[in-house]
Amino acid sequence: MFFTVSNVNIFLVKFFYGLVTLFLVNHVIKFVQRVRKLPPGPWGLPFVGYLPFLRHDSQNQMTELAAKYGPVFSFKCGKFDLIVINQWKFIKEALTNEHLLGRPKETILPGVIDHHSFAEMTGEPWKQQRRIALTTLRDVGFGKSEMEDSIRDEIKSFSEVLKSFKETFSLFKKFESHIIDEVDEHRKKDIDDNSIKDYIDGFLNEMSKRQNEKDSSFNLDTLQRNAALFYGAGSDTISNTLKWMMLYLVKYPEYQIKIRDEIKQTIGLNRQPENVDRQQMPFTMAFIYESLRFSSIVPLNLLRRATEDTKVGGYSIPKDSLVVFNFWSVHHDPNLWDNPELFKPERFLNEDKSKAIKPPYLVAFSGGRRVCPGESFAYLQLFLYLVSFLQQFEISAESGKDISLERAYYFLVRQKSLPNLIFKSVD
Ligand code: HEM
Repeated sequence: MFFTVSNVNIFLVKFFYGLVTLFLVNHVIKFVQRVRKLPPGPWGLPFVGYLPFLRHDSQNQMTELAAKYGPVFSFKCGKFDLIVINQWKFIKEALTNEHLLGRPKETILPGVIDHHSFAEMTGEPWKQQRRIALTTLRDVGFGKSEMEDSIRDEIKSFSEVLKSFKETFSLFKKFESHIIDEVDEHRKKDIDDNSIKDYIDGFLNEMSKRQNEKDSSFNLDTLQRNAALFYGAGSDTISNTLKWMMLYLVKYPEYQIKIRDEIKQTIGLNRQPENVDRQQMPFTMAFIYESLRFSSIVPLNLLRRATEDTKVGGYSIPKDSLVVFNFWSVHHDPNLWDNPELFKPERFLNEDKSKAIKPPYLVAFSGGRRVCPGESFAYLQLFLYLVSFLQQFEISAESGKDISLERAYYFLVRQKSLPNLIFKSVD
């Protein structure tokens, strides 16, 4: 058999075409197989998927897409398959699914931040880090009366600042700098290596116990990332929720009066509030629950990742797809809440109004094994701040200023505009 130059060229071209076709067919088969496994959803563009179509208010967009494609839907987001779970029935099931406890493998800023905090970890390292964080924080005072004392001291010094102002001013700017200053002060304190006084001591202690362990996640980079996590996750969320609560108090002054009446009937205007007082202050608690529901500051959960092939509500969730729970859809579902677009704390009261009931579908802090570890601390702070402020001040906005509840979205659901507030001492 003779091969001429043109024969060889034709052979090579055919061979090349054959390879390309094989590659494409294989790719298409794999793509179709994966897409067939995934829940239905909108198509996007090649390579980027649905990414360019995502809106700022993505929780509303996800709720709209759920109405079109079903409560569990999916779309491509760059190279990732993203599955969005809506409605309480399905989110409830997903929160208890042990294969949906992972986080994305990638770091947020590769090359800039290459270490994970425990909020970004998966599997055994996440379990170990979370356990040490929770036990240390519990042992050093989270949820103890000493913690209440330090929050009360913090509120007291902040109230003094408020009293010293004769003019209206932006509460919100002060608030932010106040919290940042407090955290900075705490950071300056000397650390006694022999006794665990705070989370950093606890972490270093664990790090030395595990120094011979190969691939231990207890290292200084993780400590730094975890410290930043606690600061970030703990301060912005609380101050943003308090800002929403202040806005609701000035928008609906009747609730301010109701809470102050409850304070007068229970602890009075002079004794400092304590965590146990919550039990006899149903309306105050109902106001806090409604503020968390109505603002839903974390409307879509932090991204989860399926660590195995799994199912939710009969829909397949392939391994390594990213999963989002749309808490907003739960908090604004008319099947669960009467007139969800109204701010109505009374919805959390029982029939004779003697108790505030928190239903399981109030999921501001998520749920299941990855539930926010700061939940009880957040309730404590929100309660102490709210009651202390209303014991001391009548809060109003500058006259003539319309109180807008419009939302803006920068990671958390924030206020679009913030009025200057007037704090008049309660006589
Ligand atoms: C109103 C206040 C807060 C809200 C609404 C909130 C909400 C949330 C939500 C929805 C998650 C995601 C959980 C999941 O993946 O299922 C989360 C995680 C987390 N939160 Fe909070 N949080 C608040 C306050 C705090 C505070 C005060 C702290 C710490 C002192 C904190 C520390 C964390 C941490 C460390 C995680 C990651 C947990 C993990 O991945 O295992 N949060 N939070």
